[in-house]
Amino acid sequence: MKAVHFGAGNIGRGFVGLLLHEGGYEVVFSDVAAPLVDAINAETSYTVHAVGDGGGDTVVTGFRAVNSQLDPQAVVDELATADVATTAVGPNILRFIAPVIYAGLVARSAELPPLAVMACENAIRATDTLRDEIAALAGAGWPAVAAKAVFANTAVDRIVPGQPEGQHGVDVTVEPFFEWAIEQGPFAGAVPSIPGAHFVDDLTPYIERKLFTVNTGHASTAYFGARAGIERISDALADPEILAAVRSTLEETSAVLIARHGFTAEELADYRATILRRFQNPELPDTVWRVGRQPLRKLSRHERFVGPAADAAERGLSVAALLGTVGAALAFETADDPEAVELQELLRTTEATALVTRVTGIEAGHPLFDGLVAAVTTRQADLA
Ligand SMILES: NC(=O)c1ccc[n+]([C@@H]2O[C@H](COP(=O)([O-])OP(=O)(O)OC[C@H]3O[C@@H](n4cnc5c(N)ncnc54)[C@H](O)[C@@H]3O)[C@@H](O)[C@H]2O)c1
Ligand SMILES: O=P(O)(O)OC[C@@H](O)[C@@H](O)[C@H](O)[C@H](O)CO
Repeated sequence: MKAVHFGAGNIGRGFVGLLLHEGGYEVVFSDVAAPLVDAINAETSYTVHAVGDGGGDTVVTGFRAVNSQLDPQAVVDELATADVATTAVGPNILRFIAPVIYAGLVARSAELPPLAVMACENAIRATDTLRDEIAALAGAGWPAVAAKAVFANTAVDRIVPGQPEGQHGVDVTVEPFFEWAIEQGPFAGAVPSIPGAHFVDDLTPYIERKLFTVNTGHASTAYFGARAGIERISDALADPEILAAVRSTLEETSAVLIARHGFTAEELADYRATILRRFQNPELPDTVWRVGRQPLRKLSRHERFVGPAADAAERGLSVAALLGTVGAALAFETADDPEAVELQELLRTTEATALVTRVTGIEAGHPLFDGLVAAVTTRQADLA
């Protein structure tokens, strides 16, 4: 069995590639970073180091890498005979890999079982987004292309930080915890062999619980930490005020998750406690800069802050803590992140009400609008 995985970065090697290997697949990594592709091809094995309580090493073998920028045809050829295609490139990159997957499906024999396509990104229905990009490329030919693939949404959870200096080869340091939930309906019973994953009937509660708890809490910690001049995620949560603010934010998202999906208060309290312990892992070298990356994406309409806050406001639930976190996100400044630079430029040049709608997609008249405008106005006053 063969899997083509797009994006040989942190989660690609440290989680998706590892679980595919454990499922018995030969893994072909596709990436655009030439030094990374070369480094992978220079090794016959790499080790995933899970650090912290319950950690340990796992060795991955049976992989190679192709450079999809230098040799897209090689990726097309691999896809034509693969069983599985996964991605971990970032939600905004999916449209750039859609043409390669489309070409791979065109080249694929209709006699083969369908290619299982699963986007493993931090976004709601990322695989549907990828499928829609491919369908747009196929146009009238879509039914024939669609018949050669199964598209399933997934939720992936494992903290894989930026990698420490001096680590061997393409080894990866990760946290011990992991979860990979995949919707099973599209497979009509023939689910791929991935023992580390679990297949569920309805993915929405899983991906929303993950994005609106793990990722809301993580990004909140990053933005409060960055504003306080703290570098590491675990250090940020050692600050009692930041810990309290993150807890309050997550209590608000939990209230939304209970209303939307019927989780019990107890199970979400347990889930929150677990993820806070994960963030506090002192052996994980994770930074506020990685976790806070791409603040414009994170502040967008269906993402980890505005998604749950908009729903909470519509339901008359509290949004005070979420708005406080948005305020911290608006203060995220680093010259290394183009979205952070663009956000600060927008804050300097754009009137508050226009900025709110442009960045968050929330319009005047929505019950969250005035709170967002107040957060923007406060940040603009600080910048003046
Ligand atoms: N790191 C984590 O803890 C984690 C956990 C769960 C989900 N995710 C999600 O996984 C995705 C990747 O995150 P990451 O932390 O691994 O990022 P990363 O930057 O470490 O890896 C992304 C990789 O994608 C490659 N890439 C970029 N454009 C490409 C293209 N057109 N074709 C092929 N490869 C391309 C990059 O070169 C890089 O190697 C994101 O959506 C992220 O939200 C990350
Ligand atoms: O990858 P992002 O930028 O959407 O979010 C940053 C982190 O919160 C994220 O990568 C987590 O480490 C991961 O989602 C844990 O499963």
